[in-house]
Amino acid sequence: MTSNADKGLLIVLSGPSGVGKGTVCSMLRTLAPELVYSVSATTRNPRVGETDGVNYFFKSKEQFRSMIEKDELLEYAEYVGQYYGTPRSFVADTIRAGKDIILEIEVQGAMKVKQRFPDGVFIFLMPPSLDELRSRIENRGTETDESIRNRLSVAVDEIRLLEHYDYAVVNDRVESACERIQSIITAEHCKRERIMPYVKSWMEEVR
Ligand SMILES: Nc1nc2c(ncn2[C@@H]2O[C@H](COP(=O)(O)OP(=O)(O)O)[C@@H](O)[C@H]2O)c(=O)[nH]1
Ligand SMILES: Nc1ncnc2c1ncn2[C@@H]1O[C@H](COP(=O)(O)OP(=O)(O)O)[C@@H](O)[C@H]1O
Repeated sequence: MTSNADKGLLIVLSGPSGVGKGTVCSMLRTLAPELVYSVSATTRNPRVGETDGVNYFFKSKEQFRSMIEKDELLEYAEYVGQYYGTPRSFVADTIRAGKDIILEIEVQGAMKVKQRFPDGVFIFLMPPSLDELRSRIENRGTETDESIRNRLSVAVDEIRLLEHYDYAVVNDRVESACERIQSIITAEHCKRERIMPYVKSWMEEVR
């Protein structure tokens, strides 16, 4: 029989555009190679250096709609005029296999996941300041001026939803942010150990 303690953690990482979600996840891949990452579907165009099936599954609007109709997405949301969604089966298979999975998704989608998976671990990555956020998006050099403006105005609304997350992690230094996320994951595993079947059987014996 399996219990929740045998399942992997479903970890949601959100944060405004340019805060460093991608950079932090990329360092975590090296520091914590056991973590699995969900690859989302999106209708936005690939950036230079992005690969289909690795960074995202790049889809047309029609293809994305068909995924919605076939109920293939665990959640989806519109962000700055484009659709983004999490393929359902990969997430379910990963947690069932006892592995921890990270979903790097925006706030509306995160809240939908929270309704379905209240046991998930919800982490919000914060910039050290709004000025720093602006310069990170600008310096990344991937967005038009209009896209930067849209992303920054959405950022303020996103930060308002911080209270719905379990943890806020400031991305001051990438290494420090990764360490904090790893500590959260370790702590969440310890929390779940309390409900492991062998602990229950010990309690029965003591009684
Ligand atoms: N709801 C939802 N949001 C996603 C998904 N995949 C990515 N996102 C979010 O969509 C937003 C835009 O992502 P992207 O276009 O890569 O821009 P970036 O955040 O500036 O790097 C970010 O907040 C991502 O976390 C998904 O499957 N579902
Ligand atoms: N801790 C940090 N300090 C300084 N620059 C950072 C830090 N984390 C990320 N960056 C830079 O900020 C920019 C945005 O990071 P990125 O990972 O693309 O953000 P996101 O995925 O949240 O949109 C990139 O140019 C990245 O190199």
